[in-house]
Amino acid sequence: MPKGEPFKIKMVEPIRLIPREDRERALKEAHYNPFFLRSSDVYIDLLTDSGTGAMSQFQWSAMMLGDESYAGASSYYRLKETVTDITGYEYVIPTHQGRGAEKVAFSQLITRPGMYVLSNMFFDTTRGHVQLAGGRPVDLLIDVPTEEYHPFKGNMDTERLEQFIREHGAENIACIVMTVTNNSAGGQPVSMANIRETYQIARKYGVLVLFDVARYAENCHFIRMREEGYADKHPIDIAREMFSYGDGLMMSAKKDALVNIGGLLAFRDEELFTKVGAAVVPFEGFLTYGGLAGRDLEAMAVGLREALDPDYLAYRVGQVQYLGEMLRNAGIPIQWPVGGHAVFIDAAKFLPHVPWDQFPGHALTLALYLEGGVRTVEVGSLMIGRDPETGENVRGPFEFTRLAIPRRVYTNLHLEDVAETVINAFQKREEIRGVKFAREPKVLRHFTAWFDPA
Ligand SMILES: CC1=C(O)/C(=C\N=C(/Cc2ccccc2)C(=O)O)C(COP(=O)(O)O)=CN1
Repeated sequence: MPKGEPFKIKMVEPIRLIPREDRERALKEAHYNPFFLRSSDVYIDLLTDSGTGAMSQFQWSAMMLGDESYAGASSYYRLKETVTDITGYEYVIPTHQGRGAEKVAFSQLITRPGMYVLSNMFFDTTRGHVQLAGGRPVDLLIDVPTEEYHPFKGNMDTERLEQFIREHGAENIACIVMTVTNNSAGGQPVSMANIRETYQIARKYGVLVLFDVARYAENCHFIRMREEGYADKHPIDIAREMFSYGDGLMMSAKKDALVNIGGLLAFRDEELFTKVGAAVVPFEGFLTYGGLAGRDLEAMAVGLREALDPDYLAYRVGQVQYLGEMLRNAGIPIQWPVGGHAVFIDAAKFLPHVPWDQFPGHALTLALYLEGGVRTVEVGSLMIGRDPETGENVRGPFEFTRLAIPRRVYTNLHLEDVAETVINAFQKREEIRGVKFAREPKVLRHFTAWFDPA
């Protein structure tokens, strides 16, 4: 098996590490929030794997065929055919990105305030859109300690799921959202058995199951690698089985469709499509373009298939494991095993002297940028936000600093620079201080908050 990536590079974009004093100035000007850093001041950008991947020559050339008709574009039908082939869902609607799909879906499925939406774990924008639609998000993740091994840490706790439905009544539950892979739990995969069992429970009580499939191809890779009976299956066949255990999907195409912008809604039956589709025209645009250009639909149709290639998946997930192993071998506390798109550093263990409400996961993002120009993001109590009733900060189940690896962008030498940066910061960890708010927005505060050192 060759060690090299399954592609060669045809176009390059220069990057550089600016001097430390410039990094200190840049961070101050960014109000100590990595989201406000200029990309030109960042050496290696691990803020997100969303929309930051490289497209292939096949995607770029397909874009030349973009049909920019307002309605019924041929680009739409090429996308629809691909989505139906992979998922078995006949009814397909593009959206401008994942949260566009979320806003449309929850605005129609949450029919009265206070309805519950259950999930193995919501990503923050999905949680935000449930709340904005007047719903109550409930995470039902299985409970496995960060350092303990479990092949599918993203699984739904199906016992608690059935108990919740019996307790609160199916009529008070708008739907179940199965997030694959489970980003907020550390990019951790969900097993086919768990997906099947969740759907069986949902059918038993007549509750809808929608997938959140931002990283479904990576989930299929983990099923192929770790679950009995799937080693010889092609990822597309695993995907087809997975989608048979659901009623529809929302997708941020910016991940496992390998595009820089785009989202998807798709449903098995026409009634659900019509119900949710009612909100697409006012919120996103006509049903066959959903806020995207025809050329975007072309790139998405190609990217959806490329992301299911076994050699690509082995390389992509292998890169994340490579970084994880370097850090673990250096004694850095990380979530183990490593997920499919990022390494999650356990910042509570990295910085035990920083209280949870001074956001250690965020404090570490600042230290990593200062140390080596690496941009990362907090996934912890800062992201979770405040209790809508009490207004108090909610303490999350973990305090992570996420190092998300863009697809087909960085080489393993870049990841060795990242590992060196983390290890250097670890040696100086006593000097790292927590943060406090200088300005705190009401919703999804971590994107635009200003901070000061605590
Ligand atoms: C599982 C899942 C996601 O991970 C997701 C977006 N993730 C993102 C995008 C993001 C979010 C917060 C800070 C920085 C970047 C990620 O960095 O992880 C969305 C929304 O999709 P959207 O961004 O296209 O609207 C829906 N579901």
